[in-house]
Parts: sequence; C-alpha cells; structure tokens
Amino acid sequence: MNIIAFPERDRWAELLARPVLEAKDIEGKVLPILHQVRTQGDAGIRELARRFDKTELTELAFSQKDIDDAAEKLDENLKEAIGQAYQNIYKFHQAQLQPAEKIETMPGVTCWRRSVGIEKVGIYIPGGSAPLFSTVLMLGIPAQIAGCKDIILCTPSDHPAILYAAKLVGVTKAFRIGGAQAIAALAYGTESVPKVYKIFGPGNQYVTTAKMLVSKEGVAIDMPAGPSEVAVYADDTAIPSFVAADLLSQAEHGPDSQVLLVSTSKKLLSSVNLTLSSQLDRLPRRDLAAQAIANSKAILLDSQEDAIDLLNQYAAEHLILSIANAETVSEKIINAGSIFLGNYTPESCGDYASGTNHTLPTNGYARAYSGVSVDSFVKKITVQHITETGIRNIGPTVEAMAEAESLEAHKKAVSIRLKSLL
Ligand SMILES: NC(=O)c1ccc[n+]([C@@H]2O[C@H](COP(=O)([O-])OP(=O)(O)OC[C@H]3O[C@@H](n4cnc5c(N)ncnc54)[C@H](O)[C@@H]3O)[C@@H](O)[C@H]2O)c1
Ligand SMILES: N[C@H](CO)Cc1c[nH]c[nH+]1
Ligand SMILES: [Zn+2]
Repeated sequence: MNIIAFPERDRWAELLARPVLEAKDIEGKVLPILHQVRTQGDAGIRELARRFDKTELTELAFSQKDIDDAAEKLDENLKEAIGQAYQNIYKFHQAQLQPAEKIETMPGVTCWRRSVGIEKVGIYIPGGSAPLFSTVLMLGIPAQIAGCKDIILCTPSDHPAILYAAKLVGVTKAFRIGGAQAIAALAYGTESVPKVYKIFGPGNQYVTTAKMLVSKEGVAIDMPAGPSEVAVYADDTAIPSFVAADLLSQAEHGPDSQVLLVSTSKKLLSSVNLTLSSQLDRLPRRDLAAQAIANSKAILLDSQEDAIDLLNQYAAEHLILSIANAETVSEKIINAGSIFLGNYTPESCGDYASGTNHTLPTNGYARAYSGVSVDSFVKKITVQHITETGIRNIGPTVEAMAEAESLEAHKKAVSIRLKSLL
C-alpha cells in the first residue's frame, strides 16, 4: 500500500475520496433499465438478464421445490454454521425491540408509540461476484422479528445457501433477478414480482444507483449501501499479519472496495505492507483484492487526535481499532457504521455471525445513516388518549396556540369539548 506520511489537513478530503469505477453517467445507464422493467414487466427482465447476466430465465421465481431441496445440497458443517449465525443475529436483533411505553405528559393526557412491521418489503441479495447468503440472514432476520408480512427476495444467484437461508428467515417469495432490474421489479411490480413498500440490501453501483432513483418515486429504501470498505487504526500493540488479513478481507469484495490503514507508527505500517503482499499472493480472489489495494492508502499521522479526526471525516462503513484502550478511543468516534475493538475482533465475524448487522452505510453515509436494524423494518405509529380531565388540562394551551396561528377551526375543536363539560 502506498504510505502517505503526515498529510496536511487540507489534503485529507482528496486522500479519503472513495474510488469510483464507473462514475461516468451511471444514472444514464440505470434509468433505461428502470424504464424497461416498468414498461415491459417480466419480458423486460428476461431480456436484461440475457444482456447483463448471460442467463436465460424461463421462470423468474424459485419454486417451493427449489427452496425445499436446497438443504440437501449443502454440507452439514455449513448448515450448522448458518444455524449458529442465525441464532446470534436473532438474539442481537430481538433485543432491539422496545416495548411501547405509555407516557402521561400531563394528567389525563397519555401518548405512546406502537411499532408495526412494514407489510411488504423487498430484500436484495448480491450475487454478481459472490453469493452473499449471509445477507439473507442480515435482512431476513430483522424483517422476521419486525413482523413484516411479505418478504420478497431478489438475487442473481441460484446458490442453494441463499435458498436455505431464505427458508430459515421466512421469505415469502424468491426471484432469480439481479442488478438494477431487480430493484425496478420490487419498486414497480411486474406480472410475477409483487411491488413492495421498502427495498433493502447492498449491491454494486447499478443496484445502489437504482435504489437511489426509485426512492424518488415513492418507494422507501434502507440506505445507500455500496462497495464494502474498512478502515483500520493500528498502533504498535497491533499484530501486523492480523491487520493485513483484515484489510484483504474487504479488498476481496471487489475492485471498487476501499481499505484504509491509519497509524502513528511508521514501523507498524511497514510491517503490515510486508505481510500484505505475501498474504495477497495466496488469495484465490487475488486480482480483485489487488485492484482494491491499489486504490487504498496507508496514512501515517502525528498523533491519536489526528487519527480520530481523520477517521471521523472518513466515516468508514467498518472501523477496526487495533490499538491500546480501543474501547475508550471508540467513544470519540462519531462517524462509523460498525466498530470492531482489539486484536481478536476481525470484521469477518461481524460480516457473518457475531450478531450485528453487516448491511451498513458506505461512501461516507455513516455520517448520517445507521446500519440496518429491526427499526429499519418497522414504522412507529403514535397513539394518544385524552380523558375529560385531560382536555380540561390541555385545552386552554391548544386554544391559545390555535388562536395565535389564526386557525379558528382548530381552536373550536377544543372549545366545543370544553363547553360540553361545563
Ligand atoms: N455495504 C454493505 O453493507 C455491503 C454488504 C454486502 C456486499 N456489499 C457490496 O455489494 C457488492 C456486490 O456486487 P456484485 O457485483 O458482486 O453483485 P450484485 O448482485 O450487486 O450485482 C450483480 C448484478 O449487476 C448487474 N450488472 C452487472 N454488470 C452490469 C452492467 N454493465 N450494466 C448494468 N447492470 C450490470 C447484473 O444484472 C448482475 O446481476 C460488492 O460491491 C460488495 O462490496 C456491500
Ligand atoms: N463486508 C460486507 C459488508 O460490507 C458483508 C459481507 C458478506 N459476506 C462477506 N462480507
Ligand atoms: Zn465482507
């Protein structure tokens, strides 16, 4: 990795820019795909699958038999691992459910919020360069806990682990559709694919751009979750071979992934660089990881304060703190999707099985967005009940405010009740 030593603060923004593979007119490429699905439905999807996935789709939907037979195609060890991941993710997400608490704001005036699962949700499972069946758990489990009625899955992959996980999380219908055309199908609906109210899931630039575009047309989306990224902040207590392994774990997602290494120790950066090249050479996805590494940077800084400022400016999807006092330092991080503390907490554990969600905001969106959680799959409906005592208590306040806003009918809706109680 290219080591950049002590960059001036005014260079940070340029240094931290994410790589963009096909920035040139990505919207111009995605818009016709959305239009084709909207106007041609299933036939449009079939033509796009031929063009972009080199696949002839007779049936768009996986059959119940495809789903039921998936278990037989997986070895026991993998099914056990998926079962363990399911339990951990379920446990962590179930704890996010908050019971509705009734709050009496003044005597006789009670307000509360009720969580209701979004009825129809779409989950996109990436499958272009790797069948990410772990994403089925990350999206399906919170949807299941939230009580979503229809969970519609789209993926370009027919890997049995995707279908096996789909059954575990209670997916209602699964379709072999990938890319922007899958997002369009979920947003507009087709003869086969039901239209949903909210679309979830990570994906490549076509998928992420499609989500952003359909979100302007009345369908909600979780967040922009694009190419995976990790930042590692390491000091001399870190183990260079572990740090290199963590950087490569996200680099292997694809050439548009970015990994960033930050340290105040030149010795650490050089040691990581040494072990990185030898680990890289042994990876099956060497070419993909090598391209991501070429886009990535190792930054040498003067102080911990600079490191924290730079990491907060970068707002990494994943941030690994391989430093002394990692938990204390983590409290100063205000922008990150998910934080991993210490030498024995690789990001891979969060990607698969520790319990946290791996669908996280990339590209700096961690400044304003959180990762997926049960909350993402529910709406909160507020409810209130005012008694006769309550209206006597709150009525004059509302009358005064309505009158000051010149909204006589608002005032009257209260006055009429107050008079009835005289
Ligand atoms: N942020 C997160 O939480 C998170 C989680 C998991 C994965 N990811 C990211 O998801 C991404 C997965 O990408 P992927 O490509 O492997 O799978 P993908 O399923 O997102 O995309 C594959 C689809 O892209 C479409 N496509 C390919 N080339 C095209 C072209 N030239 N024009 C239009 N459409 C085209 C095809 O229809 C194909 O089915 C990776 O970048 C990975 O880093 C992110
Ligand atoms: N690192 C990805 C999230 O950015 C998630 C993932 C799935 N499989 C492996 N990794
Ligand atoms: Zn990953």
